Amino acid sequence: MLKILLRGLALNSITNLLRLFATMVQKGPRPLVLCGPSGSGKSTLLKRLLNDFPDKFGFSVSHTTRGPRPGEKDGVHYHFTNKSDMIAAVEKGEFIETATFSGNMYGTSKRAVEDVRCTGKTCILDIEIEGVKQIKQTDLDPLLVFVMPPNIEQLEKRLRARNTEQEDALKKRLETASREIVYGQEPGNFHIIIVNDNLDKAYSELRDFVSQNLQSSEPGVLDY
Ligand SMILES: Nc1ncnc2c1ncn2[C@@H]1O[C@H](COP(=O)(O)OP(=O)(O)OP(=O)(O)O)[C@@H](O)[C@H]1O
Repeated sequence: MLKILLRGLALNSITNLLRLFATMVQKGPRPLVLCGPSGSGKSTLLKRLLNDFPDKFGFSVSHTTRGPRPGEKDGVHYHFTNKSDMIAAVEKGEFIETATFSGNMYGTSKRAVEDVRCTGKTCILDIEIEGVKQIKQTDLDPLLVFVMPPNIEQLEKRLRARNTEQEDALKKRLETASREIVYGQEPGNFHIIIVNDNLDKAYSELRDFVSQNLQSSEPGVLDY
């Protein structure tokens, strides 16, 4: 009898623990994904959003296989790791997006996004189409925003004016942009498509979308 009672209690505790865990995982606002061709205006829009709401948003800490630079702290500036561990984690599906620069791997893990969510802040992710496809496979339940340039000619003009790319890189970005625009416009791929033809108009669309969708269930806690 006592054994059955204890087993019942243990089962109860496990169920409670699982529930607690589920609550912790779901706690906080949904991540906000900004995707769009290079030069479409993601950083510009984001800057305004962060300026208007400095306490509401957070960024995930990336992983890297490069060594820490002086002053860089593990878990703060990056999660420092090594190649074999990172490859194993990627194979296990723990990453949303990875990239390699100068022989070092970088990536955003699902866990890092959940960590921001647990602080009650909205995790902002500026990711590419492949990352969007990946995040859709997870239970992170992100809000997906696609930022569109008015057209390719305007995009080229803005990228040239920004003056950050060599000619070859610029051409590549424009080719990629055309493919991204096709994916971005396909129905069902994003929750909202914001055409950034006029910055004030585009920002107010983003701000409205964020305030409608990221309100906390606790009134006043997360008033955007
Ligand atoms: N509505 C707009 N009208 C005119 N210029 C704009 C507009 N929005 C952004 N820009 C300009 O276009 C350029 C590209 O914008 P931004 O750097 O924000 O793009 P991005 O999508 O973040 O690009 P990347 O993915 O390469 O970082 C910037 O010089 C920015 O000032």
